Amino acid sequence: MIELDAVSVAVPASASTPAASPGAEPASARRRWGRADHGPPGEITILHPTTLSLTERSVAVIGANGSGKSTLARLLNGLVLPTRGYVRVHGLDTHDDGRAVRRMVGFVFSDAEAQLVMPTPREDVALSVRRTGVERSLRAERVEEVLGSVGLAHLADVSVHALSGGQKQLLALAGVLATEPRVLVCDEPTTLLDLRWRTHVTALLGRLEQQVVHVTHDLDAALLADRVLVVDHGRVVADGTPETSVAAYRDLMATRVGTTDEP
Ligand SMILES: Nc1ncnc2c1ncn2[C@@H]1O[C@H](COP(=O)(O)OP(=O)(O)OP(=O)(O)O)[C@@H](O)[C@H]1O
Repeated sequence: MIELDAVSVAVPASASTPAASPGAEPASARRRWGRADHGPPGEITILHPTTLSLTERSVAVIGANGSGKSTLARLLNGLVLPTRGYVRVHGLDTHDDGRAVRRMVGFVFSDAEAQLVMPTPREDVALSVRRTGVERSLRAERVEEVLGSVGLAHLADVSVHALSGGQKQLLALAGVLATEPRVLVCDEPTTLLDLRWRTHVTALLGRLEQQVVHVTHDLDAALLADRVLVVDHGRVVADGTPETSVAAYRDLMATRVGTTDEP
């Protein structure tokens, strides 16, 4: 269960470049401004007050570029801290219990390469397994099991550089699954993949037992979720069944064709 209680995220106006590192400014802003109801002048709100309770096994988040989807996703494991309000995952606050939340919430990024640090898939997953405290004698078996669960057992000992983009994304997912998260947040994990791999990774996410929050531009993938949120200009503007939310998003985008406005 994920709860957002009147959560907003603001950054100093001077930090309002898309290239700025998400997370750093909201965190420091939080330390400086605390949980006051009113922030200082000169701030830009990138997520307006949002209250949500996410209990469904799969939740998709869709929206235009720059609408605030990644900000919302990063709030869920404490990569971004709320400027105001609270985020709780299974009762733990991302601000006060950050380490425990990060252990519980796995995060998969679009760029798998950024998550892969070891020379081979086996070593990469082993690194994650070591972090979970699995007994030494059981680790090799666990690594095999995790690689098998994403269909990469046959590539366990090849160079990571030899993997295709889709295989790298599976390996990044395996590395996160090896840490046994209760919740998985995936921020556009299929954006860099072709249709075949996109379908494969999406199907795999659909089979996981964990709660999955999937940020995506792939409306076919969103239609497979239990619940879909549409984010626009830093607000959740639609929240419902996949069919109603995707239709609302299509209507919204139809009004924007030919424009390039950003929040
Ligand atoms: N740390 C930050 N400092 C300043 N501005 C930020 C920061 N993080 C995000 N933003 C801004 O907030 C807005 C929302 O960004 P976010 O990355 O959440 O959008 P998004 O919906 O995930 O976009 P995309 O689909 O293009 O990945 C953007 O205008 C972005 O430039």
